Amino acid sequence: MPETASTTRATDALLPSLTPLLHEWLPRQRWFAGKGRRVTGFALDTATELLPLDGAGPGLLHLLVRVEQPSRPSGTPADCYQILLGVRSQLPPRLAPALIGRVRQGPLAGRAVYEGLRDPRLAGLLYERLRTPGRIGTLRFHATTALPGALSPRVLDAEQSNSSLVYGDSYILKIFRRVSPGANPDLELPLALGRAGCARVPAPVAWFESGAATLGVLQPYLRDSRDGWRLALDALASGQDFTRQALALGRATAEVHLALAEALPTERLRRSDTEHLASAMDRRLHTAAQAVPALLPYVPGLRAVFAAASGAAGAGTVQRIHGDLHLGQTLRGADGAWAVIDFEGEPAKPLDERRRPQPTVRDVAGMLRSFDYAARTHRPWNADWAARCRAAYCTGYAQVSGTDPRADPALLRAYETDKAVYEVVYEARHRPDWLPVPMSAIERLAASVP
Ligand SMILES: Nc1ncnc2c1ncn2[C@@H]1O[C@H](COP(=O)(O)OP(=O)(O)O)[C@@H](O)[C@H]1O
Ligand SMILES: O=P(O)(O)O[C@H]1O[C@H](CO)[C@@H](O[C@H]2O[C@H](CO)[C@@H](O)[C@H](O)[C@H]2O)[C@H](O)[C@H]1O
Repeated sequence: MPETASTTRATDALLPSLTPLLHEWLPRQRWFAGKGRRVTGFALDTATELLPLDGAGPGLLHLLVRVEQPSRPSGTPADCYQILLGVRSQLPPRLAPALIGRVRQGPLAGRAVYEGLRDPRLAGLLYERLRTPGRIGTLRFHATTALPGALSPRVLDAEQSNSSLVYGDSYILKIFRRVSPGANPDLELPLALGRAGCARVPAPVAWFESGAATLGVLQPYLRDSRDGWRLALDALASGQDFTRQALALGRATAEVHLALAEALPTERLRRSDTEHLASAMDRRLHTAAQAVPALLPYVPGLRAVFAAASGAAGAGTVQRIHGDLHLGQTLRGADGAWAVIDFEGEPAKPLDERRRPQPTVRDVAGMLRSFDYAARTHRPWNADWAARCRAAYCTGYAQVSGTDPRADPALLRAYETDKAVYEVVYEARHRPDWLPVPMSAIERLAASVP
């Protein structure tokens, strides 16, 4: 795909005309991370015409846009979002729900601007670009294998931090929404695991990037699978045991950890490092309590949990981990085998922090929290169900890794607490109705160290 002068047009004239539409639309998106902070403007990093805007048919405009929000924590750079805009003179009725607005002025005056990914023709074009690696404007497309043509696209309507398209039930393309310079772990880790022959993770077959930022990853779509969260809720609703699945999930997690430790560098963990980990948890708690004052009464108890872990582990290693492991990040195939997806880490954390080696117990703690979440969202609350799943998961993990996460209870509890604090902030921001779920864990954990 040759780079042509027409693929990236002078952008100065475009942004002012799109600004009123973005102002209205962007903060309402599920994946917009700056909710609750006033947006004062936008700055364009790149604009690329993936399909010309002045042709007879629809145009496709790829944007990387910086969002100006003066109330951001000081010293943090403005968030940059990936946006794909369809542009048409007439919007067919079937695309009406995708309309963002009509442009009032500038080079696109009078045209309808809409969510490009919702237009099968434009989503198909993106897949074609991935099939034929090369450059267009600042965008670079890569593929590891020959991909079949003409697969019909559909948008996945999941509650997501990003956006995904499924092509012909064969591949799934994840479009990262908030992008930062540096390899996204959701490309880096599955690629490394694929090369290491780990069958637990669908290996990327194509991706695209701009500068140092990963923008999207195409992977095989596991069509007959169901995610662990749905399966757990179904089991709870029908009073079924879930320990067999939890044990298998523990084994799968350990397999992924072992493969990551083989494929990527590991480091020794010293006593002083665990002190450092505990003080980092303290700092995160402090920031979280400022954002969600409901945490304030529990701060002394939670700090005691972190203090108990400080210096607890004398030895051990840190390595690359999943970073945001929960039941919704697991898929169980028709054959009963578990796969793990979404290695992006916690979306709110800076990329370099998410790419740092960490104790594997952090992922284990994430999954333990998830069993608690499932049991808490079910009525009546079934504490035994969660306790049995948590024990089975740790047993499965120990069977494969040779290390039982319960062997260092202070460290495991500290990571579980750290995760619950993260969840409080996540829920307050994205799903306030769910706040009582992590708050119940906060209450329990804050009282756990005498
Ligand atoms: N390889 C896959 N096969 C089948 N479904 C998938 C696959 N990858 C993701 N999904 C589905 O897409 C949803 C969102 O994917 P995920 O990577 O978790 O995105 P996000 O980072 O936006 O949360 C998942 O919950 C899962 O249902
Ligand atoms: O899947 P994402 O990468 O978008 O992760 C974020 O959203 C998750 C919710 O969708 C959130 O997970 C929390 O809720 C889950 C139930 O919906 C539960 O299973 C998890 O244990 C709980 O943490 C995740 O924390 C957040 O980063």
